[in-house]
Amino acid sequence: MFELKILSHFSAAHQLTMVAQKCENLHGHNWHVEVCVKGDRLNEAGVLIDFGIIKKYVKEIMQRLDHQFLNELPYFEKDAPSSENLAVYIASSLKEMIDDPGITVSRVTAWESDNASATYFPPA
Ligand SMILES: Nc1nc2c(c(=O)[nH]1)N=C([C@H](O)[C@H](O)COP(=O)(O)OP(=O)(O)OP(=O)(O)O)CN2
Ligand SMILES: [Zn+2]
Repeated sequence: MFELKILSHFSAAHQLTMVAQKCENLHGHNWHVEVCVKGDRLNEAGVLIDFGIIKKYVKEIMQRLDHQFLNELPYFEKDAPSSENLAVYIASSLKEMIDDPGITVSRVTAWESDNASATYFPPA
């Protein structure tokens, strides 16, 4: 099994209710994102998939989130834009883009500060 990891980032604003009271105020984070994909087989070039392809997909997803008020995006109307749900959104979006049944998203970690992150492990 091989696992590739791509690092990316976006800046956005959000409000969270039902968490710490300070989070109900409009505020922002510079999220750092780790995206991992896995698979068993290397291609004829000796790679699982070109890093460039995954970077391109992840960049597209980051552009949807960057400098947005996340609560106003349709996806987060039902599920609050916590770091957990952001990780789910990024993993689900990437899954739809990967056009290779041998490659799956293994985990996505969203760091909202230097000392706090949430990781989502999509089901197999
Ligand atoms: N499980 C989660 N808990 C919290 C989330 C989250 O996404 N998942 N988010 C928040 C808020 O975004 C809040 O802005 C961050 O709160 P917190 O880490 O408590 O505060 P600071 O950034 O000020 O960090 P300090 O370490 O206290 O300086 C809250 N919880
Ligand atoms: Zn926050």
